Amino acid sequence: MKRRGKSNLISQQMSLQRKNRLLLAIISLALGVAIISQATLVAEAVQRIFVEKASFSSVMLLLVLLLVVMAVRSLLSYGNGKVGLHMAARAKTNMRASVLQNLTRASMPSTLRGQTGGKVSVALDAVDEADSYFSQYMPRMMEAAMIPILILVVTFTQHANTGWIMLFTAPFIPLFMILVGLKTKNKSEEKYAQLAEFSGTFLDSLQGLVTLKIFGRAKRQQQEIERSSLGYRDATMGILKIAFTNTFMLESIVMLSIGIVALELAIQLLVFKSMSFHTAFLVLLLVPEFYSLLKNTGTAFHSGRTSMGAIRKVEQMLEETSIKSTQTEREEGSDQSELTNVDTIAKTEELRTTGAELISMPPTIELNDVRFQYTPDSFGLETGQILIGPGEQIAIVGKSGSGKTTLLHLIAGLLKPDSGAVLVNGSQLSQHDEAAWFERVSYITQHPYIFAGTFAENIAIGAGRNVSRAEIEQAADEAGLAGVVAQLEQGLDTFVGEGGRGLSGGEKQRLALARAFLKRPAVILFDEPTVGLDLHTERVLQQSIASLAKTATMITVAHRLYTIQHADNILFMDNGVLVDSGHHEALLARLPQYAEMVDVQRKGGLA
Ligand SMILES: Nc1ncnc2c1ncn2[C@@H]1O[C@H](COP(=O)(O)OP(=O)(O)OP(=O)(O)O)[C@@H](O)[C@H]1O
Repeated sequence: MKRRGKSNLISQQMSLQRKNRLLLAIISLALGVAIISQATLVAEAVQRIFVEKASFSSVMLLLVLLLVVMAVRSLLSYGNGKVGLHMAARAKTNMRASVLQNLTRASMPSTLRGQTGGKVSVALDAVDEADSYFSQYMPRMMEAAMIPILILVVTFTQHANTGWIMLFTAPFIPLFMILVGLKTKNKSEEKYAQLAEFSGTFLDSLQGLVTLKIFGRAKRQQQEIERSSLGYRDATMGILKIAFTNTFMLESIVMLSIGIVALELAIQLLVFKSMSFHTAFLVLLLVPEFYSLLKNTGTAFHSGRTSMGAIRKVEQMLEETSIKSTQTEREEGSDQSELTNVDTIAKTEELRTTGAELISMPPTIELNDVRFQYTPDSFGLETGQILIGPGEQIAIVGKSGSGKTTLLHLIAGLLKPDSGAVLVNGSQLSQHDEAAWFERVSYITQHPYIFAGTFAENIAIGAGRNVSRAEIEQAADEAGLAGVVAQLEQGLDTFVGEGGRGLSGGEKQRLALARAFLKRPAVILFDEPTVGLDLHTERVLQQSIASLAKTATMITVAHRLYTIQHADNILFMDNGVLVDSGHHEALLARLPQYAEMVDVQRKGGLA
């Protein structure tokens, strides 16, 4: 994916909405004709009634026609607004979908970068602010591109002097708009940065409220929220100041221009008597329409620029989340530089169709000299050669911070190696269809995420398909949750997660296990709890995991001696390097660090 240009997101949306733009152009043209017709009919009616003193019945038809034209004009204005709103709704839906897609597809580190509150603010507020670009700016710009020209042409044919005055004064409005617009865009970008910071700080404080209270930091955090909310207020006030000055200046230019035209017309009509009343009146009706359109365009331009700031913020977020994926894509691309585009597409298609098949049974997983760093100069991981046979039970062990979780994430495909490769059944993991791979993998972390919903709904997401109540009950049973569920007032329909009933660490892990039982994965990645669970819970967990592991390759970040001793292969990590691997007895005999670790665990009574 190439780096997005300044208005790439807007042009993308524009090209998706060609039909609506064409419709806007047609309606604007018709609106121009209606405005001119209305002015002509009003001038004609006034001329006949007040100057020629014609009877009411003789102008009846003219007045009816005038009413019809006015109705058509209103309808066309309504239509223009409606098309604009439709465009805005579609653009916002597309943009939100892109943001969501990018966040879900991006690599884990890039998704985790930045504050959650800031991302929420971009996905909701910034996208909402983009509305006025499509609902106001676009329709007004389309009108401005056609109607003033039509009015100018008619005015020139009626009275050239007025035409020249309009032609001379009109450019001041867009010139002024550009000057103000440039300033507004920067201000608006600043406003969104402030809003994102404010949302981020607020959400962060809310999530860490207990910790902040315990450490007596609540007051300081309150000041922090106040500081960022004041920053947001100042940025908003800055924009409003520009908006008010903008309106004042535009009104002044318009009033001055209309005044000049009126003066010129009065002189021509009364002093030089060089023009008819009809012409003067028609021109006097058209001139305010002309300036009012330009003025509206000015206001729309202002909100358009504000929207652009918001859109830029969305673009930035899309760029940030796609940078890491772009790097990976590039690396993969260089491996296959011999392939033509068509070959690549065909190959990808082939992989997509066979992906599920390739990983349908417990696969062989190989790590070939995988190297990884979160950021340059940070912690680095080197694996050397690792071979994990189908259905093997692997334990990753090592000190805290030695890189166990990082290794697990690399095997899961959540992190992409900087060099080397993770092979699944002989082919690179990055070449497998991601969805097919994740369909075969379950990752049970120490703190599984529980969504706001019922117990049953939380288990059902493990299946990724519609599952029956009986299947959910069985999975809960197999994961050792039957006792817990029986104690709940509403059983599996109890509301858990945010805003619902809380769950203990052990219960959460069993819920994650129930998800895995529904999924029946070929690969299980398990981050064993470091905190001590009671003997009963521990046994239930162990039994459930053992039953799941019968049909899967199991890779555990192990802390319990029991798990370590029973593993087919132990990977011993130290400071990011795979120091040694083998059976418990073998490692005990040849690796002093391992023997020391086992000794410490034994003394801690964890066996
Ligand atoms: N997103 C990240 N960005 C930068 N560095 C990170 C990131 N996540 C982890 N690290 C660093 O990488 C190193 C290895 O972390 P990792 O979580 O893999 O260790 P671990 O062996 O699983 O530790 P523990 O047993 O305490 O969970 C640590 O020094 C950690 O600070």
